Amino acid sequence: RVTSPPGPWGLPLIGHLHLLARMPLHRALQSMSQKHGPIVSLSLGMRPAILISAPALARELFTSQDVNFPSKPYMSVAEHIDYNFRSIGTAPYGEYYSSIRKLCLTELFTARNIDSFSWIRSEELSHLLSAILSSASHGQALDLRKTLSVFTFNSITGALMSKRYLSHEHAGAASSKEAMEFKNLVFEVVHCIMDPCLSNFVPWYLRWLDWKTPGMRRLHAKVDKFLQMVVEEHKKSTREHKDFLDILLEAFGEEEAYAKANLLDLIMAGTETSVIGTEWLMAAVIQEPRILKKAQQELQDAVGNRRMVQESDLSKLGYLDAIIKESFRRYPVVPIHIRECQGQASKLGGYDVLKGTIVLVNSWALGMDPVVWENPTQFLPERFLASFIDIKGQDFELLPFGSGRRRCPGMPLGLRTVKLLVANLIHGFDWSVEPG
Ligand code: HEM
Repeated sequence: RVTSPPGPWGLPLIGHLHLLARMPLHRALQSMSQKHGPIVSLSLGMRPAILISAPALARELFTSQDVNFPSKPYMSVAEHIDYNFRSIGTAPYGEYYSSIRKLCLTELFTARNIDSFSWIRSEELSHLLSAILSSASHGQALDLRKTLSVFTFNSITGALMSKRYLSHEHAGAASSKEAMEFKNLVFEVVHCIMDPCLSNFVPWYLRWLDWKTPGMRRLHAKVDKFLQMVVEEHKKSTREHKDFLDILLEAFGEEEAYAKANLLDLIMAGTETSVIGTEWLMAAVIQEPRILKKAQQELQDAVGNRRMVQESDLSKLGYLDAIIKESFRRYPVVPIHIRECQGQASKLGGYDVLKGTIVLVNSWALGMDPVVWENPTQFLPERFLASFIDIKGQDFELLPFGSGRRRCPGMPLGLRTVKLLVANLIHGFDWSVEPG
């Protein structure tokens, strides 16, 4: 007999989707776990799912049970836009996935690789600070998200494919027709990922009913045409140093779809995450003058007031580290982690989990759990000054980069980027929120 976790009554066909459409998903899921407990049975359309909202269960999932939950569930975007599950973020766990992850970890995300692109970040930082200074000197409000996007997009495309696409002149407007096209295509793909679609919630034999599939295929054709142009350009290039796209093309030879899939995935995964993390942190700190002043004092002591903060300064900024952890606790960029059960006889929290069940980990709820965190709604970086809790995936009450074999491989680059940006924004300027 199969024992399943408790859960609310669902409707035929749609299951509990109607309960999840109302508010931000992580809040809707939190109110379910407050009602039914730390492990809850759900139906996402016609697909069985389990929701987890307690650190002990997250630990079980990502350690002893990780082997049974190594992949993400089916997503229509991954099939129709992301080159039929060929990218690191969408590939099912197995030989190919392990090889592309290893390539990323050894050729892109080592400390040495990340240091080797510091000149790109430094140039982008100068552009960013000049753009902010220009807005400030004209007394104009600043759209921080757009300004930061220029930094992260150019830093990532610089490292991956030796190209700078965007300019600050018109708050994130692209500097050429080609750049504008690329930016819009990436934006459209991200939009598709966020947009729920029928195929993700039905068994495979009903996916043909999804009316969004033809639109996805058309978008894929446009994205592919653009990326193929980038690949052709790369093959002709006489540059001396190799970038990551060269490494991908060497690794996959004629099978260029694999290189294009991973290029697209890394650009999407690496751009908006750092922007949103920085933006939420700045929004939180601007509301707390005490914290802003304390961070500014730390920067003044470590860097002085005659230059911008450099990457070599970052290790001296302990209070800033605490602010970053607190911001990731309170405002995780990716509030839900998703897996699918692939083991035949898996268990979580003593309950049976059938093959094909989707598992949702509410990372946002873990960071807001009053059993673990004192005054969880308060933004209080000091809680991390005397604590050993870290954000690298081993402390299950705080998982901003996920955990287990699918945890974020770009964490060292993401953390470096957020810290560099935040340090310079706090050090270089006084901030306030525009009324209204
Ligand atoms: C502050 C910045 C970032 C945050 C908060 C973040 C967070 C995350 C999270 C939560 C996951 C899912 C982990 C899981 O399900 O266990 C993830 C996956 C991933 N991230 Fe990041 N990330 C950041 C920056 C980056 C950067 C800079 C890159 C690369 C340029 C990157 C590449 C990836 C990739 C490729 C995956 C998929 C891994 C897989 O499925 O095996 N991330 N990230």
